[in-house]
Amino acid sequence: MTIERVAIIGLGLLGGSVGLAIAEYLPQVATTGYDASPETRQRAAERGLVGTVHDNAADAVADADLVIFCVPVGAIADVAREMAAAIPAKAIISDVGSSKAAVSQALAEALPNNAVVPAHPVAGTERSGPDAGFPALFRQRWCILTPPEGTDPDAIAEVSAFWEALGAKVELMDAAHHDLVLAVTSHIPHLIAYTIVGTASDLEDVTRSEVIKYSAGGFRDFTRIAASDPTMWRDVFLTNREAVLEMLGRFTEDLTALQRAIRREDGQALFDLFTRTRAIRRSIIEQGQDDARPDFGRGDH
Ligand SMILES: NC(=O)C1=CN([C@@H]2O[C@H](COP(=O)(O)OP(=O)(O)OC[C@H]3O[C@@H](n4cnc5c(N)ncnc54)[C@H](O)[C@@H]3O)[C@@H](O)[C@H]2O)C=CC1
Ligand SMILES: O=C(O)C(=O)Cc1ccc(O)cc1
Repeated sequence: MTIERVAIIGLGLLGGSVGLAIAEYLPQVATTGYDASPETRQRAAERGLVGTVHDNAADAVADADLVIFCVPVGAIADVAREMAAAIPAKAIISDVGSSKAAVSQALAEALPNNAVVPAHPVAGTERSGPDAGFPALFRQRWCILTPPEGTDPDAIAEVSAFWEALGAKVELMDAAHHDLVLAVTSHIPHLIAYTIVGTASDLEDVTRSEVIKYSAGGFRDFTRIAASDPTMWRDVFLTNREAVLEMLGRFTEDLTALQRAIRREDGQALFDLFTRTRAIRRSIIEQGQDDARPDFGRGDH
């Protein structure tokens, strides 16, 4: 890897974790950072999320070999356009956005003279902001790269080596395919969590207080996911609209089939589905992909 200077734009959970991970696993690499929020810039400096926090974006990217946009996906196009003049032509451009087709296209259009290697580290938590990041976030997690056709292979190799150095397992994928897969594995699960917690909160007062009191059941797990950042998730659904709607159509059909099985007291249909889904959980755990990472320094969350 020849990257010596990384500029991180957006110093929340992802940007902060990238900065801390570089300090831990690539200590020879210098980091600069910028965030639109002055409070976040101050907190980022206090926590040492990057080597230098700049008060304007142009200074942060001035000499970067790699610029990583770690802002909500809906903001990436504007940020990239605003910074285009200040970004050196040698810099590789990347991001960490949860949806990829719209972001990849926006980055390529905003920065036509740079190599663009969009990335999605499939690693995160429900927390956000400059206090949420930790250096081990990416360890043994997938990082999916979606470089547009014709991207310089050296740039792809550099970004792959960078994420591997932070502990991630790297895979290349077409951006549209990424969006379809992540719609079902990440985006719709979040939508379901937001819905069920919203439904519970719309119940009348007495029932709602009981929901909170007895939330040790499945509901509690949903509340963790439904506590995720509203701006980030609004942007994910608006930028991955088509894939989410496609997968949501399938999900709704399956939910209706379950509804019918319950109404018809078709216990066999319920039992068969629950048996299949239990096997999926087991295979995820066998592949070491469950989220129980007690030894990975997740801190207090
Ligand atoms: N939260 C998660 O678990 C994961 C998030 N992602 C992606 O990472 C990106 C960042 O998400 P988080 O770090 O979780 O959010 P966050 O809310 O913790 O951090 C985002 C930061 O971007 C800053 N920001 C917003 N607009 C800006 C602008 N125009 N210029 C400069 N800074 C700006 C905000 O002030 C904030 O500090 C998103 O694109 C998200 O889809 C990817 C994987 C996991
Ligand atoms: O906290 C959780 O359960 C997550 O699902 C974290 C997450 C959120 C968004 C991503 O694009 C990737 C990972």
